[in-house]
Amino acid sequence: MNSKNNSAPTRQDAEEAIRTLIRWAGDNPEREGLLDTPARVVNSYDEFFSGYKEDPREVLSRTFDEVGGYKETVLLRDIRFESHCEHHMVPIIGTAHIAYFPHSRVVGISKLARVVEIFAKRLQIQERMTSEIANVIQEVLEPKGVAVIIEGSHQCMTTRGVHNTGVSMITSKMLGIFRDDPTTRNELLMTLNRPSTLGL
Ligand SMILES: Nc1nc2c(ncn2[C@@H]2O[C@H](COP(=O)(O)OP(=O)(O)OP(=O)(O)O)[C@@H](O)[C@H]2O)c(=O)[nH]1
Ligand SMILES: [Zn+2]
Repeated sequence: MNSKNNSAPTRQDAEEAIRTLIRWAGDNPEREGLLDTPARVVNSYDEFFSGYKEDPREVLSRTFDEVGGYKETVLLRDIRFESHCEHHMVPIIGTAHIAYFPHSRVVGISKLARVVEIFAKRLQIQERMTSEIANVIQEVLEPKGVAVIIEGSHQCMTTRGVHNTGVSMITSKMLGIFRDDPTTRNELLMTLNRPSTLGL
């Protein structure tokens, strides 16, 4: 790879690439309605792929240990995420459920949602995103177990290709006690499937 390929593209390079794609699609990037589009698309990419700039380990590093002896599953369910598939760069939209069984320390629950967001805001396949979330929680918090279950709708299957609507993909990664102890795993799955008492 030459040095040009190694250096990060400038914003101008990125906007030029969008102008090329507009031309490739058959339109004129110089017409009035499209003049600001390259800048808007690059701003959107900044948002869609902001996860490359963030470190999930840092997010998880702030923990609390005054938990009154709580040693049961903590489950955060229905965390909505928006990602992009690495094959077609179109949205994957879904929900993630994260459970962990604390060893001694617990983490602020918003941090679990932030970890989902960091991995979602990268180019992904759902299997890897599921594993990455589970593995980083296991690595940083060292709990007795972690479970990550994700349901996603892949626009590369709905708006193009097979045009198959109403299909969702479900992936799960169980580590530690959730993998090894059927009782703990079954309790988790029962809690996960219980209707919300908050009407959510
Ligand atoms: N396993 C997995 N596959 C995915 C995910 N997101 C998209 N895909 C699939 O990735 C595959 C890429 O297949 P290719 O044959 O290389 O690409 P393609 O010709 O555009 O395929 P079609 O989508 O079938 O038109 C497709 O089958 C997609 O449905 C994901 O998160 N996990
Ligand atoms: Zn895809």
